Amino acid sequence: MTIKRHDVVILGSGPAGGVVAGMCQKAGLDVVVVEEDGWGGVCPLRGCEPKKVLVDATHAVSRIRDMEGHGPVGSVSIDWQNLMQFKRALIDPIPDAVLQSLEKRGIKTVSGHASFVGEGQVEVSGYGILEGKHVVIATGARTRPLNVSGEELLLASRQFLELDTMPKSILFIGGGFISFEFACVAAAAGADVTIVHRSSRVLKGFDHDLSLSLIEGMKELGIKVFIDRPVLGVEKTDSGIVVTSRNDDGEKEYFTAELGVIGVGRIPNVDRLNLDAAGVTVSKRGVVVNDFMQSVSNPRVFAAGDCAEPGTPLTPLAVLQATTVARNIIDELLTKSDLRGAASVVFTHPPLMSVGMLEEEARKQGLDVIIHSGDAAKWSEHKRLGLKHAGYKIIEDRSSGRIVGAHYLGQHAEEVANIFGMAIRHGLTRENLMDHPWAYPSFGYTLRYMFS
Ligand SMILES: Cc1cc2nc3c(=O)[nH]c(=O)nc-3n(C[C@H](O)[C@H](O)[C@H](O)COP(=O)(O)OP(=O)(O)OC[C@H]3O[C@@H](n4cnc5c(N)ncnc54)[C@H](O)[C@@H]3O)c2cc1C
Ligand SMILES: NC(=O)c1ccc[n+]([C@@H]2O[C@H](COP(=O)([O-])OP(=O)(O)OC[C@H]3O[C@@H](n4cnc5c(N)ncnc54)[C@H](O)[C@@H]3O)[C@@H](O)[C@H]2O)c1
Repeated sequence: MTIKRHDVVILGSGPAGGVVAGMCQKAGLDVVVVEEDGWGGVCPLRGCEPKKVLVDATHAVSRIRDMEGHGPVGSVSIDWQNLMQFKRALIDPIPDAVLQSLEKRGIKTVSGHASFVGEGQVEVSGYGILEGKHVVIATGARTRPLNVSGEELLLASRQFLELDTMPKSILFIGGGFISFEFACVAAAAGADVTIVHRSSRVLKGFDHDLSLSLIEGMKELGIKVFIDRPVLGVEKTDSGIVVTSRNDDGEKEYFTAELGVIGVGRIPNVDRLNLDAAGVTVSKRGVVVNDFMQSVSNPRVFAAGDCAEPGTPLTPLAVLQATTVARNIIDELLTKSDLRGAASVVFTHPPLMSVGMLEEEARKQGLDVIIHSGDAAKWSEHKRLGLKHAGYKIIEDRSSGRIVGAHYLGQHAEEVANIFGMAIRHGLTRENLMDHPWAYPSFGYTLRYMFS
């Protein structure tokens, strides 16, 4: 079998693979990308983008409902078929556009499943063998299985994003990003929604008090949230599914719905890569890498994004890590991965964000901190919108005044997260933020309320 040699062989065309490809090609390297599913990866095809289409439409409806009695009259609702038609019109052309964009820039593309056959060699099904001076693993992640009987009756996030009709009732298993975001979408679209979560703490990584406040708000949207309910099994019924769980008292409890969706995390796509052939070490969280995003056991191999061990599986982190990989391939190991200031946002109604340390992390590290926290529902910004559940918790290092953590539930949380993320990454202090001439009225200006 002939072997085709390139400077860089990239497995996966998602945000991570795409960034490495673009930067390396620009630097004059000969690059090939292998993709086994849709060109562009999860974020634009089965994750952030289609999700946000549904979120934007359904939240618009929720926002109008919140403002009842503030001027708007008449009821609004979601035409699911129409929304899905719109989503498809936006998303379906993406794979072809990504493929054309890569090829136009002189990046070679190969469709098929890649797996290692040597230290720097991968075989692509139906194509042949590619050898790279460097091989970049950017294969992403997939839905974590629940490992209970009947789980094949549940849909994964990918299928939820393709639903032709919104069922009358829907049950989400897991208390993370996917369940919370999709629950708000489904409730605004008219479904009867339940979330069943195995432990007492939902939305791990977010501030607990703000998560509880979010749950209160979601209850008002009609969403039922059950905590401490591990799922024991799923069965089919005439009208859908029944999920068996166990409550605090050890008694069996049953939840019925027309449809069930699983959201219990994602696992890295590293198990079908034959990594032994390349001597690449992996853990449960993905490819084990050093600070340069280089495999600790095979220096020819780099990894970035959801399939790499460090960080949370989020697009900006995949992009940041991919940038590190590309710089290190081009300049030979100069750049370390620096994820400071990377925010997480869950696009619920309203959204919740977290950046930097949680209060408990700061205390565990023995930092002397000032906690600025309060109810943001009383701000005029939220009163105007009719939003009843909102809040913030900002963590300031007492001696330097620097912001080390910021958590906020409320309108435009994603943009407030960006401001605090920049403050944390660049070591800004409370005084710097208070001195800034924020536009008024704006949610940037609300930083002044948080510190006063
Ligand atoms: C429902 C959902 C919503 C999300 N919403 C957000 C959000 O709002 N914000 C956010 O920051 N993140 C969000 N994410 C996470 C985000 O999509 C991922 O973090 C991001 O896509 C990771 O990029 P990546 O390049 O590492 O992997 P991916 O995007 O997963 O791309 C990997 C690619 O590799 C391909 N591949 C895998 N194995 C092989 C192989 N052996 N050979 C060839 N190709 C292979 C796959 O087909 C895939 O196209 C969401 C995820 C989901 C599931
Ligand atoms: N807005 C965003 O940025 C966004 C949105 C959606 C997804 N994502 C990404 O996709 C990932 C996957 O989302 P997710 O909601 O599936 O995961 P998640 O990690 O956010 O939440 C999974 C939840 O399931 C629970 N869980 C794990 N194993 C379980 C089991 N066996 N039984 C019952 N519960 C179990 C966990 O305790 C956790 O609360 C996220 O971690 C995130 O990185 C991001």
